[in-house]
Amino acid sequence: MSKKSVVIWDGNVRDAALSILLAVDKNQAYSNLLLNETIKRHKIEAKDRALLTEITYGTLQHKMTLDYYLEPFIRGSIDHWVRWLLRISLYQIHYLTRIPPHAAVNEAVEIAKRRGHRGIASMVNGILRSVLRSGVPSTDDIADPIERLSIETSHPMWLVQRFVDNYGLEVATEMLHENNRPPVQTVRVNTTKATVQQAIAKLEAEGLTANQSDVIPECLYITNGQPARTKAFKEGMITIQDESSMIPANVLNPSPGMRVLDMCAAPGGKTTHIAEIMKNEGSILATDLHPHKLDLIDHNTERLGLDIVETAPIDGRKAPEFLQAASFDAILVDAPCSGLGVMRRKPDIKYTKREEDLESLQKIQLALLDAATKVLKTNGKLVYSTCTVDIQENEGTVKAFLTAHPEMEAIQLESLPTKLAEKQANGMLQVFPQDFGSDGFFVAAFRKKGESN
Ligand SMILES: C[S@@+](CC[C@H](N)C(=O)[O-])C[C@H]1O[C@@H](n2cnc3c(N)ncnc32)[C@H](O)[C@@H]1O
Repeated sequence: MSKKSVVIWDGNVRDAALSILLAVDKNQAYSNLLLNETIKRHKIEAKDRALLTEITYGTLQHKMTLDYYLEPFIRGSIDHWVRWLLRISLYQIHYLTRIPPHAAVNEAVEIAKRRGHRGIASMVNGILRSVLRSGVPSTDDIADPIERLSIETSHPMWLVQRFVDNYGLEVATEMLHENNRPPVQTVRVNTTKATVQQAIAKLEAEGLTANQSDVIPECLYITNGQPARTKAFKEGMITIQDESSMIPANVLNPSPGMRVLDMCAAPGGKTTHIAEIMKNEGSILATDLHPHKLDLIDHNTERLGLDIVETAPIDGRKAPEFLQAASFDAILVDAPCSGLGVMRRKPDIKYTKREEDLESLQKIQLALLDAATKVLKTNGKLVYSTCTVDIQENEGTVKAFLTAHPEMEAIQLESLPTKLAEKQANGMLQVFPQDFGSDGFFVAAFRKKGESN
């Protein structure tokens, strides 16, 4: 995050939302990081926190739709900040039923006066009152179905087209709408420290509402409260993690005592899960390209009381230069990817990602998998995962990998809860955000064949 992105807080939720959105736009700051940092820095209380989060994410998530709605009412050019002010105001008017429209307009006018002058305030007032009188324009007139979906769900055309080409109109449409819904907050129970029931009891005693998932047993849905502030978190009983991110370690499912490599490990969400599944017995080498990120893994293992993890700064593509050949029983390659499965949490991805950014990713993914096979033992298991929803990076990478590596075979994804197991096909599992309300995610598993195979 840029150092310049510090948001002032004077108790005005809309003004803070505007500052965050302007900084995200200008400094390429990540909305989730800046929002969390603002909430933490100013110790913003629960009620304001909820509204600030809703307005910031909601406006960003619906940006293109809001622009379409505003366009007929804007004459000439307007300042950048005024456009964002109109967006956050129309977001409240159009999407939030509990805020009376006149209150949203009045707030906008006050902000316009403070940040600009009376002339701007009067223009903002005029535009918003015209929208209220006339209603927003219908999208029915947009003839091209891809363009209509793009405007209605606020995703760029290339992305809508890519999703439709990959998965068909129906699945793509569901996903595009799901991306605009707020994500569920989930945590993973550290089963080396507590049972699921003990963790629920501890969180509830601290005033949170926690319910066990019916997809992954160690996953809890938190519907009220901030788990990162709890004693349960500080004492290492839980980790904050999306439910889909809990799939790869379950698929890898290493036994206690094994030697495991987590090749793209930082910040360690999956490394620590693997250690928990191994009951903290055996050894895990957690590597990442970026040395500064390894500290995050160390902090997490320390907090969780997991001492079988060792970290090292290694470019996974060069792993065979640093690590002994055929020395790991199991390897996870949680590869760098386009992240198209996590747009609910990081809506800025929709607008900053370009299609050409995706092209180089498969090459890196294949190089990582290629290196992993060299340090994997015969009969060892290799798991490949991404947090994206894209055929080229997921099934495409798997296909190219298997073609280049006849010594590897795709295997059934074992030890998965039934709901997930029945969705797998040919050793691969693509989870869409609309499937369980978790992130879009992909997992594939392989085995290194023995000499006789
Ligand atoms: C999807 S994230 C990993 C998330 C992590 N597995 C977790 O669960 O917390 C991908 C990681 O790959 C790392 N990375 C990117 N290129 C790499 C490379 N060539 N070798 C090793 N790590 C790499 C990035 O620094 C990033 O931390």
